[in-house]
Amino acid sequence: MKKLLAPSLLSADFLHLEDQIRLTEEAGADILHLDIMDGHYVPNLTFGPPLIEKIRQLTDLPLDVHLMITNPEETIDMYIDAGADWISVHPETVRHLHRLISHIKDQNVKAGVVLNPATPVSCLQDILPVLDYVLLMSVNPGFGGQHFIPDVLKKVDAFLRLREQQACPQVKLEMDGGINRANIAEISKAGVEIFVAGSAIYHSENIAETILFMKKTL
Ligand SMILES: O=C(CO)[C@H](O)[C@H](O)COP(=O)(O)O
Repeated sequence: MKKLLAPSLLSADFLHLEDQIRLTEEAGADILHLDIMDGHYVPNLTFGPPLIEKIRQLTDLPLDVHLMITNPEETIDMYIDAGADWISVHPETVRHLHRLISHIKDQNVKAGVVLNPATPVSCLQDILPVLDYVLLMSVNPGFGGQHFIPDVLKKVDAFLRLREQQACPQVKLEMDGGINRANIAEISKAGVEIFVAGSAIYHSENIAETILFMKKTL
């Protein structure tokens, strides 16, 4: 598949969000990654459906909404109604994972499951065929600007084996956390297909040039 770059707005300048989103789209980003944190599941707070709705009006890029919240079943429809194109949830936050994934997909939104660095790939065993994507966290969730955890690359192998065994090539592999100009080529070579990067893009001197560089390197 064509590899995709998904800049994470977590590290963007929130006072100039409109400019930064336009710049991101013009530079050729494939997806916009939105990190939703509730201060409970992770020790940080970001934003919610009202801002997603505004972003939806601003760009045609697919909106990839990563929910780092407790009880996502209770509020999932707010994210769908706000215009999310993709929604991923952490399995440990959900009571009935299969039901929630089915609900998301029934609304024509792509559904994904997120694994933290310490969550094994084996937990995907009985849910993989119904997913659109799996997001492997390469940092512990909650903050941008952390260091990439290299051991997570072993999970890429485990995921690719499981996907092959279960014959579900349609389930895409995304990685998020600590991805930068220096390590993106190695991560791509390992088999990752969708790359989330926040601080490496939005804290760089030239956002457009960094996006172009990363896309060229995939
Ligand atoms: O989900 C996240 C943190 O929970 C962020 O998307 C992720 O960490 C990206 O930021 P950076 O590229 O700066 O690591």
